[in-house]
Amino acid sequence: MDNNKLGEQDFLVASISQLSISGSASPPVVARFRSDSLVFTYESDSDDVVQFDRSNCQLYKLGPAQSLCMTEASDTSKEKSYSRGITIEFRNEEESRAFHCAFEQWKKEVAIQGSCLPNEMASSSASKFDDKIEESSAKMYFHYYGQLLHQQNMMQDYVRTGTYYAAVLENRTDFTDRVVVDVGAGSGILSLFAAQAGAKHVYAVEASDMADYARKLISGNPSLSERITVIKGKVEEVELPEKADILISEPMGTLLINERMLESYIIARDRFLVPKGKMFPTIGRIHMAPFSDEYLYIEIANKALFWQQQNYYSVNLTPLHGTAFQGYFSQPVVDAFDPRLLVAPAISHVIDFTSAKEEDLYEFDIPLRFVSSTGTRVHGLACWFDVLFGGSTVQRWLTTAPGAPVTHWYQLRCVLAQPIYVMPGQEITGRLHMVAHKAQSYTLNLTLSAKMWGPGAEQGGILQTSSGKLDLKEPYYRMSQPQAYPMSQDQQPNQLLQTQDLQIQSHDEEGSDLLQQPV
Ligand SMILES: C[S@@+](CC[C@H](N)C(=O)[O-])C[C@H]1O[C@@H](n2cnc3c(N)ncnc32)[C@H](O)[C@@H]1O
Repeated sequence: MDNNKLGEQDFLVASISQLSISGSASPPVVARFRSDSLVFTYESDSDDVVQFDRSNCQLYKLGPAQSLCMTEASDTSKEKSYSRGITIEFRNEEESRAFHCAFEQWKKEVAIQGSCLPNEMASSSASKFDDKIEESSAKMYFHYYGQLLHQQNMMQDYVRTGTYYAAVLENRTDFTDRVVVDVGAGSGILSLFAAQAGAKHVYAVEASDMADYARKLISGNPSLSERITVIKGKVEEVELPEKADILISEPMGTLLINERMLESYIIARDRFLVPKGKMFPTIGRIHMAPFSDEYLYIEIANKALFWQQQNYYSVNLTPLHGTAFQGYFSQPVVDAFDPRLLVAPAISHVIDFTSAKEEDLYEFDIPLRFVSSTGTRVHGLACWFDVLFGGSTVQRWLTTAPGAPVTHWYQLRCVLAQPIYVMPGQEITGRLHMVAHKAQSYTLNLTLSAKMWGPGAEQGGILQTSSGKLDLKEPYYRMSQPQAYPMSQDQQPNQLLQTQDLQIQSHDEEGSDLLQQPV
């Protein structure tokens, strides 16, 4: 696994007292789970102070932050006896809870290759996550999310974070006195919102090293921290002490599905949520519409011009021009575009997180059918998404639509190397086929066709077809380019070619800082 190598995880405890010397003050102690033993050492000194065998050690809660660790004696008499014990004083209830979770898992797991697998410890066993995702991708992914700056980027997307905050606090009834699981908690911000809304207890599950920062952040908010336990590990692997009434998560990547975290959200539902429990967000929709954007098309095509040089330091580069040209068109473009570039009303594909199966997300095949509202060149398919928080009190949408306030997801456009020409009223058909791959993303296969048009046109016949294969993992972040601009009253949507001549201004100074999406 990526994070804690060697299967070791430290818990800092305030003190331990051996029963024999009970009462004597001791310096801070580190508790460490090893494959066969639980070892306590002083923080300042690496020598073992006390060691308990995994096979016969027991842990009991004495109080909110106090526990008793005992070794069961190996005599065969019917009466239980204990040969040794220590009391453990944790720094707070939350750390005590995390330790107990890890202890239970450690006791339960079968040792694999000399290593054992409690929560928060390295796992050498293959989980559902490991089966699907290649190790190098997961390593980079969790490294990315382990850094505060990337969590900050998401937190600074105020459209995103503000919508979550409103959705949670407007729907207090869904949280008050409920058990909540935060799936991929990151900094722990959504767990803190859930606790503010009155949650009985929140389990914040986070696989990256961000879990350690989340603990720190949560401890610094003492009015809420008593009710939040951070658990470091993948939702596919960790064990929780109780079922959840509601899941909260922010699993959306570019085009909703990038990063393949929706699958983890669904696995968490099946593992942790009570039947008919709530999910925040509840459903997601991918919206798609054809667009026309001459500037964008020329910009991409021009990138390959470099390879048309016949005398580059006396070398002919043209043999690679075709490959480079295709390569540039295989990158989906991520930016905020003006909705007037759309040539037809959008269609949408709905994913219901409460009922979808994890396997449903391995492959999508979406038939496309639009009617062009204008005569133009269609350069490809524009996509965006929204999610619904289906609260009991308020139903709230978080949208990434063009023209809506910009989010760090922006929108995504698949540009075709060969545009198609359409007339007003002409039908555009096609297919968007998306197949998940092991690098936590998708291969997109897009086909758009213009149907026959006008009097005497053969019914259903195809006039032109254009196809492209794109990798969602390799987007072109086009953020230095012009951003969305306001529509004046006398301008109608789909006045496509005229609007492109307008002076374009950026209205999203802040948004342009939020370029980075992982993978
Ligand atoms: C998009 S971020 C959201 C973070 C936080 N919930 C927020 O809204 O600011 C997704 C987080 O989920 C974590 N994550 C992704 N897949 C996970 C998995 N399978 N198990 C646990 N955590 C996961 C990532 O490390 C990352 O911190």
